[in-house]
Amino acid sequence: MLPMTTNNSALLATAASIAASAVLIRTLASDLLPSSAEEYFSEKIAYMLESLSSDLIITIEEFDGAITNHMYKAAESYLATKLNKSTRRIRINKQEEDSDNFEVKIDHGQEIVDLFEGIKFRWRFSSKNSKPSIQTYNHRHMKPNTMETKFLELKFNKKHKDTALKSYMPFVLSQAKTIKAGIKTLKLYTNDQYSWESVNFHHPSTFETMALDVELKKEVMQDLARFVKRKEYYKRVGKAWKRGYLLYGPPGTGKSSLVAAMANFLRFDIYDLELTELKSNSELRSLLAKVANRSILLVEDIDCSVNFESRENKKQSQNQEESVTESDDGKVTLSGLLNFVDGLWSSCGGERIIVFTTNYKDKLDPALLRPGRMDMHIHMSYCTPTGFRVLVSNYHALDDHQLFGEIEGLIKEVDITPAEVAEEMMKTDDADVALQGLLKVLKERKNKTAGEPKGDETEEDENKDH
Ligand SMILES: Nc1ncnc2c1ncn2[C@@H]1O[C@H](COP(=O)(O)OP(=O)(O)OP(=O)(O)O)[C@@H](O)[C@H]1O
Ligand SMILES: [Mg+2]
Repeated sequence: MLPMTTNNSALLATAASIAASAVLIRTLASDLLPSSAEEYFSEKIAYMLESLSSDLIITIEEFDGAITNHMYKAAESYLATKLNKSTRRIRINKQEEDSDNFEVKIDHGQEIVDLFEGIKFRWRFSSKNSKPSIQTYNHRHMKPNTMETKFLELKFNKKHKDTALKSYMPFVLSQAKTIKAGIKTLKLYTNDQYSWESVNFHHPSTFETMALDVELKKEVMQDLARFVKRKEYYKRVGKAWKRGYLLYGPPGTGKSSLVAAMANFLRFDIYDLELTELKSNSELRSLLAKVANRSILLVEDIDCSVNFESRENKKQSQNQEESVTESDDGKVTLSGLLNFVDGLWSSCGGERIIVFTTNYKDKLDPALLRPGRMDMHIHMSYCTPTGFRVLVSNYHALDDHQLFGEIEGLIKEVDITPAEVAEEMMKTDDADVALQGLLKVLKERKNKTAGEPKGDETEEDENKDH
């Protein structure tokens, strides 16, 4: 703000009188002058007034020609979080009929003041009429049709231009990205031979509700969080920004649930790739090319869905193994898929995750298990005492019970999947009855399997590599 000196008062008086004259000239002009001349003079006068001010104004239009201006969209969602007591007009918009989310937008004419690093930034939503590039006429009034162009005006003191452009704008963009990720409705894409179809994805599974070993859960979450932050790293080493997870374990141990939890955690869409739908590499290539950024490419039950090269075949082509994409019968192989992905995605720069699931790790193509192919191998085990506690807390909001000791003892001894435990927990709302039911199942299983060697449990640590 300028201090009030006599000089400045004079300056203000001049500005006021220019403004008054501007109004007069405008009134006269609209009567006497053709509209283009009127626009010309009012622009000149506005320019004169602005040149007296210490403000800088940035205009951000909604569209650049026919192309969306993402800065406008970002500022719009950022400013919707800046409503305060003096906000008078907002708009509400709900696109999905059965969702609980709605969008809040600031209405036309509304001003928002935002403080950033101690600097006042004044935003105003506005619009102007402009002529479309293809001229059309409104025949009733014999006037050319005009188009409403929405824009945002950002006003601040000139001396903060650098902060505005180098810090504030990037800040608005990054805030908008976070907001968007928070309200984004996730999609689940499935494929036929040629294309992806999507439905909204509302899977309740989260890391919190997953019955998983605490350490493993932490490890997976940290791995994901680190991956999404490493854009610059992948760029520097010239690799596609992708990470691969191989989930293996018996049916009902939560492989699909973990993928859903990952998607919910990262707010990524899922592309559930059904390889058996595909007849050729070119179909695979075209589908992979359509997988968007910030997504999980999921291939379930990989032991069933693809034919691997025979060992013979592999021996012959050992040196070119990396380039082999089809097995003898023309079906795609997973190594081939990974090669495709590297080639296709390394040029697009966005972050993507690949998850393969299988019930039988031993049946997999050894090429796929080589270090570096899938970054993390995650063993999904039978239910553990910790997993059991998570499930009871999910279904009955219970963190202790007299039967816990006996149940946990049995869970250590017999193989029961989290899915089976979940099923017992869901049978009734009465926690006592549900736990009794689970205890019965465990006892029966123990009697049945008495004497049989126990299979799956011990491999967990030796098979988990990164
Ligand atoms: N680890 C787990 N934590 C929480 N819930 C689980 C877990 N494992 C299984 N469940 C429950 O069991 C159901 C089936 O699990 P899910 O489909 O994730 O298993 P899966 O390992 O993918 O099985 P499949 O190999 O048959 O595909 C889930 O809907 C979930 O309710
Ligand atoms: Mg599954």
